[in-house]
Amino acid sequence: MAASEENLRRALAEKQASVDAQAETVRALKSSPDAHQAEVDAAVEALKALKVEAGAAARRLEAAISSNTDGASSGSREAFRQAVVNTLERRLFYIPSFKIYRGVAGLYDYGPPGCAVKSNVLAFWRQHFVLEENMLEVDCPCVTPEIVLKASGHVEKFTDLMVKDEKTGMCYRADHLLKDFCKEKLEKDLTLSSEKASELKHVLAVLDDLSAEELGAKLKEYGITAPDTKNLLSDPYPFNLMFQTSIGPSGLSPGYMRPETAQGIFVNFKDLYYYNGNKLPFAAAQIGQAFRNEISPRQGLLRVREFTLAEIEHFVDPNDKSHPKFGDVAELEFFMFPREEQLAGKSAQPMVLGEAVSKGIVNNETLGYFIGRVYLFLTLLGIDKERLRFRQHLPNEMAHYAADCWDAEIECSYGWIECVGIADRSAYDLRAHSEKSGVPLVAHEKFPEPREVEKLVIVPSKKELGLAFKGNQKMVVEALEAMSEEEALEMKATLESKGEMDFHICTIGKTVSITKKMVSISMEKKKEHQRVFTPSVIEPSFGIGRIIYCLFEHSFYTRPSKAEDEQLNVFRFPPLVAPIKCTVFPLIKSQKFDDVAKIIAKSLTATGISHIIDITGTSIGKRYARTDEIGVPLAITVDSTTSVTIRDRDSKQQIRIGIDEVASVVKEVTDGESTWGDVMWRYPTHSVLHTEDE
Ligand SMILES: Nc1ncnc2c1ncn2[C@@H]1O[C@H](COP(=O)(O)OP(=O)(O)OP(=O)(O)O)[C@@H](O)[C@H]1O
Repeated sequence: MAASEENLRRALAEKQASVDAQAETVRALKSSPDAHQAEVDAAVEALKALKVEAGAAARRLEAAISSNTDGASSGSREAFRQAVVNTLERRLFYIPSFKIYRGVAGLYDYGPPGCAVKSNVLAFWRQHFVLEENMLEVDCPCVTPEIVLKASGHVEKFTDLMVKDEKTGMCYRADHLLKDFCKEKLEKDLTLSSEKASELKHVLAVLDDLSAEELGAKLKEYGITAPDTKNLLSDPYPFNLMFQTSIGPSGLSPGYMRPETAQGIFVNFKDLYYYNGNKLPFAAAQIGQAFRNEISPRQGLLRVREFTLAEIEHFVDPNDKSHPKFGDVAELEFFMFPREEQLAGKSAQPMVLGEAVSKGIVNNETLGYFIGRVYLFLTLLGIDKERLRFRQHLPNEMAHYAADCWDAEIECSYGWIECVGIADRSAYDLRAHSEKSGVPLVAHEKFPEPREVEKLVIVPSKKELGLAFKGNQKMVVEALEAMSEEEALEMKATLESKGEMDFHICTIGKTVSITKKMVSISMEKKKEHQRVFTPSVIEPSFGIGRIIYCLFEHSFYTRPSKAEDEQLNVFRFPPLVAPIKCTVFPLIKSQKFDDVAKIIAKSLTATGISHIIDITGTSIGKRYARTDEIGVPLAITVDSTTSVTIRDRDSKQQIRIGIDEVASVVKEVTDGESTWGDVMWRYPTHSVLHTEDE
């Protein structure tokens, strides 16, 4: 990371801390009966001024990051990444899978500390989401029959465009090659004219919209060849990312390894709804492996072929997307990057979540609630809030049926990475499975009295649409059926007055002309005892490996050792995620101290605290360094038979306490009931402690 960037980050963190402190003062004054109104007003004004300063600091940092495209800066990012990755691989956080057979791209094993971090992250996920919201957790198979993934659209559409090296057969993602080319030209080619630069920027902006033909034409126009050999490339063609298999020995029942866990929840909707007492809203959750045969896996844990997903499907009445607990998160303020700001070329700004929802920037309260909960989850894990933003999808990134989508993006040495997708997918998934399976996946609202209701009925004429749109008929039918009441009524009025109307269909990226003969839209009166509807789905989807990798980068730092030219690596994991909570070192090899260490270990086990005993007898400084490198928060040195020292990883401060108090103090700190500062305050130390180079 560039030094100036680091300074700007620090400045921003300081400003943010002042904002938090002032907000606290305002809250205290507002709730104090003795405070004068003038005093409150002055504090509010001061808070506003601090927020403006924090906003300016954020903009300066953002500008520095986006202008950091020179070799030196990307070089230092590369060096930082190398230091992190070397440490992770050396200490077995993760290991390339099947390494002794030279490995397979995109497959990784978690080693002992990596497994522990992952299981801590997942345990916290369960506590923060499943427990807090009384979600219904399920565990479905990875092998999925074809019909399910046909209904969800994955068989037809879960593709990336691929090109092949014409001589070696090596495969590449066509859009990645074009993206890398444009970015490199923009960053490094100083002779680039302003027209060419804006053309390349335009290509980057529309990259997701390009068809295979358009992408192929661009690759040819720019003379892009295979990166490894410079050989010519084939034309792009779609490659389905799912691993295909067959279920059973006959080979007659095709299946796939699931590319996401969500479908398992959708197909169980009917039973889960019943289990929940036929009540909405409710959420189901699932943690499990997902498989994507990525064309060119890269960036370590960030793009792999098998990974852990943790997904929530929150089912809600489409007419009422309010959330009873929205107030709990409404005052949170963090970096948000709405669509309009992106299109205007601006940067992410801190926004109060409640305002983003009330101004309609975030589509609804439930979506906003989950954005807030995801923010809390990530920052409590240890993700730096200055390098976390919520970016709204641009229209071309969103499926036609989605009401709104936001990605939690975390900045690491590879740039901004999507780690959690939070989408309001409307009723699409349940409708698709209802249609394919013939089982209605619907909810009911019983009326106390029968009601006369006006119902919107949209009936697309498949025959007319087939004649007009041939292969695209199904997409047009789906898009017409998915219209909101407002859109349908507007179409009805236009068709009645003009006979035809332009209609944009995102799935095929085209605007088509709809005529009166192609669809009938009417409002019909009926007596109803209940309302039957397909619930909307709000889906937060967490890529656990991506979150963990970003957490590794955000937690890593180096500090000088006493030995010249040597830097010691430290992961400053919060105790919540630290793979092991404490280490126990007998100061010297001695039976007496070993026995004390065993007594302490026993009490730690009884208290449920993970720990290791290090009896290697190397210097205490080396043993501290070794556990700092895997992020262990506390180290206990046994140097007497009655008391021990406990050393805090980050401050390197120590306290001395009695042996029988160790387990309770370690538990207090690692459970987050007390901070290290609280403990230091309680155990002022006058006796001899250990120096780092002992
Ligand atoms: N190949 C992968 N390796 C690791 N994690 C992944 C991979 N693909 C997706 N994820 C994670 O799964 C989450 C949900 O998947 P989703 O389908 O929304 O991703 P996506 O939009 O296809 O991701 P991308 O555009 O980066 O390929 C993502 O937010 C990400 O954290």
